[in-house]
Amino acid sequence: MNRYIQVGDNTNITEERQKATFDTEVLGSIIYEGQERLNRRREIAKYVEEHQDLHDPKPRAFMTRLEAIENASRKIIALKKHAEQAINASDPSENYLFQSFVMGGEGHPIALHDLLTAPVLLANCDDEQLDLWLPKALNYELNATYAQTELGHGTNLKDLETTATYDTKTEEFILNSPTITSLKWWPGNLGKSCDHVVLQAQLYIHGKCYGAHLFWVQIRDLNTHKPLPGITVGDIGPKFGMNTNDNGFLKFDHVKIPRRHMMMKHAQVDPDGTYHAPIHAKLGYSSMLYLRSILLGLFAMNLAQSAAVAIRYSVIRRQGEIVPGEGEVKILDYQTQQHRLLPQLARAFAFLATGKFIREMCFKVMQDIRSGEVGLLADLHAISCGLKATCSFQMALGIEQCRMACGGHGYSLASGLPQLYSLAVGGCTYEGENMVMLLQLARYLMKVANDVRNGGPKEEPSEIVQYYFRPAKSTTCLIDQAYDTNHQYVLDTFEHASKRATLAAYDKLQGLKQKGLSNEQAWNETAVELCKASRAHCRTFIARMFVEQVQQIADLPVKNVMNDLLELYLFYEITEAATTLMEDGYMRGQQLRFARHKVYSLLEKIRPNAVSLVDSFDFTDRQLESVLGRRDGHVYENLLAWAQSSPLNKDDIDCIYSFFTNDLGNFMLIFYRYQYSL
Ligand SMILES: CCCCCCCC/C=C\C/C=C/C(=O)SCCNC(=O)CCNC(=O)[C@H](O)C(C)(C)COP(=O)(O)OP(=O)(O)OC[C@H]1O[C@@H](n2cnc3c(N)ncnc32)[C@H](O)[C@@H]1OP(=O)(O)O
Ligand SMILES: Cc1cc2nc3c(=O)[nH]c(=O)nc-3n(C[C@H](O)[C@H](O)[C@H](O)COP(=O)(O)OP(=O)(O)OC[C@H]3O[C@@H](n4cnc5c(N)ncnc54)[C@H](O)[C@@H]3O)c2cc1C
Repeated sequence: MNRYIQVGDNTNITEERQKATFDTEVLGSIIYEGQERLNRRREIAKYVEEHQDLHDPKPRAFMTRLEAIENASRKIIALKKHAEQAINASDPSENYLFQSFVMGGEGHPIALHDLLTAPVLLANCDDEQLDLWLPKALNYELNATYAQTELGHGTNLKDLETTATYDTKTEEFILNSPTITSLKWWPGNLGKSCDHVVLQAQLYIHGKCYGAHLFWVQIRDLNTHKPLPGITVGDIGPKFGMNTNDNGFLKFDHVKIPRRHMMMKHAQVDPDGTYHAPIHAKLGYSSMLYLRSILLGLFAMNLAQSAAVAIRYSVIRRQGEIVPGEGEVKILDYQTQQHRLLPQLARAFAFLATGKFIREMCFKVMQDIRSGEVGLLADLHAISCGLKATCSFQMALGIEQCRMACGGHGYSLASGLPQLYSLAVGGCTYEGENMVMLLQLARYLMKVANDVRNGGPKEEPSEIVQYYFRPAKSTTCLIDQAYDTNHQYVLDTFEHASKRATLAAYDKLQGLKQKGLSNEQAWNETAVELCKASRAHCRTFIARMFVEQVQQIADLPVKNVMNDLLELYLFYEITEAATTLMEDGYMRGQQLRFARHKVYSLLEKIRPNAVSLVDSFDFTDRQLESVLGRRDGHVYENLLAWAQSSPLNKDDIDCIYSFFTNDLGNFMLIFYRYQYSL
């Protein structure tokens, strides 16, 4: 049963909804982790609909960057005024939801503050510092960002150049940007909006460098908003996307801050300059760990949004005939269209299940760190790096695939898809460039491989990598066994591919070292294989998360349709991994053909439920910002209305005519007349 059937909707979409074999409401409550949350989501969306000051005055596609930033600033202020009434403002998930309905994902002047300041302070400040700074941060008495990346270094944090030199005489740190490459570059909202930064800078005491540490630094006057003495700050200019965010640059010229402005939960500097090291060297990187972990859920939603737009549009758009004479078909009836779109939807569900697991693991690790326990930190760091890279890459490709699947109209900003792509693809870069992230996971996997090759683990391995130590149940792939109803043989196949890729990379690495290459040279010469191993491990992990999620579904009709999507995900991934699986003879051609046919038959099976599956996400039209993805399916008349709202259509003045009215225009007119004898 699809609950979104409305009188007045385009009949092409209504007839799709009537075909649903499951209750969209039940699936919606699984997606949003409970009926209560789904209901709250709707209440908040309704509140936003009812308050015009929370809306954009015109489509954002028609705004200049400056207009868009001013509009975002106006809306975020209005949003904060409404917050008390609209949501439970002390609940971060309600805050996030309210903001995403009103602001979208393009950014706004306090985006980074809302996202990171409280978690970073909580993770890195001692109690006294928290008492001083956290209430102000939570009350918006200040607006902070996370300033780590520099013009010269984003990935390699060991070589950050901003210095914080301790002066025992004054008990202050002196912050300095000694070179052009040491300027902070990229932090969100640094350009125009924020007045404080969480700063990563190299700590120097008595001439010795102790590595990057976090500092709490005021950069602008709270009354005048002017930069404080010694500080140069500004916006870095327009970007590929996220243009309502004022990503900025920052330079320090011997700026002094008190000793207690170093965040001292994990490492401390005494007044006399004595340094106390943290219990784990990388605790200062915890904000990255946190963001990488929560991003997976966002990636899932971005992909689901693009699938919702493209699938809805694909049942409105009719083009060509499949059976000559029977009339034009909905483009979703083409197998190629299904093959482009439905795997994206399946991946969105797979990422959602994975994101939930990692988010919960991250909260546990953060809790452990607060009580001085770091046992799971390395495991979470490794898997969250790998998943951030794998999911952001597949999400970005998937959104682009959805956009192209909408043909010409997908190229128009009216579809909302170019904006979604340019926003989402940033996820391949921020919070760690994807290749670098895959290589971080590979470091961890190489330790696992070392244990595998040398008689087993020295201690109980994390659940995430236990399969490396389990003997294989079969030396050949069994995916074509009809009785694999719990998908164990498919999971075995993914595990085989991971083990093989990981051990192959390990063996190559060892071989190169034995030939006399240094660790670092051997690593670089194995890097492509190392990344393959990380991707394979992530695929295994995501598949297991998705299988486990579907196994837990109680409602039979929902379980059935989700099982179809799960199988589509699994067999699609098998076809993607075919080269690796066939290389060592584990999988045969016959099994690859089986996997392909499974994909084709699943596409056909899922096709009637496609619109209802995306409806279950309960996206509002305001959220999708897409004429093509409108819930009511009235695409064409609204495309015309959208085009007519273009400022270019405001009057009938010809731009070329106005160009001809100036001197250069007169010259050009004479030139053309001469050239073409007009
Ligand atoms: C719902 C949410 C809505 C979200 C909306 C999103 C919009 C937000 C948009 C943008 C925000 C963006 C913010 C940013 O981008 S902030 C900047 C992020 N920068 C990075 O991610 C930099 C990437 N680089 C690194 O992380 C590191 O430099 C490194 C890990 C690549 C290497 O670090 P380095 O200190 O040089 O490491 P070493 O080689 O000395 O040691 C590696 C060693 O350390 C371990 N390790 C590294 N990091 C961690 C960690 N965080 N936790 C635990 N352990 C860590 C690593 O595993 C190695 O261990 P070893 O193998 O045992 O030696
Ligand atoms: C939209 C957006 C928002 C951002 N917001 C913030 C923010 O709020 N705060 C902040 O501090 N930063 C922010 N950043 C910066 C971001 O974190 C960095 O850009 C990112 O970590 C990548 O670093 P880089 O730019 O130095 O890339 P580089 O490291 O220069 O990457 C360039 C290429 O070199 C390769 N490469 C680099 N090192 C290695 C290696 N060791 N092995 C193999 N290949 C390597 C990469 O794979 C890549 O192909 C933001 C960036 C973007 C795009």
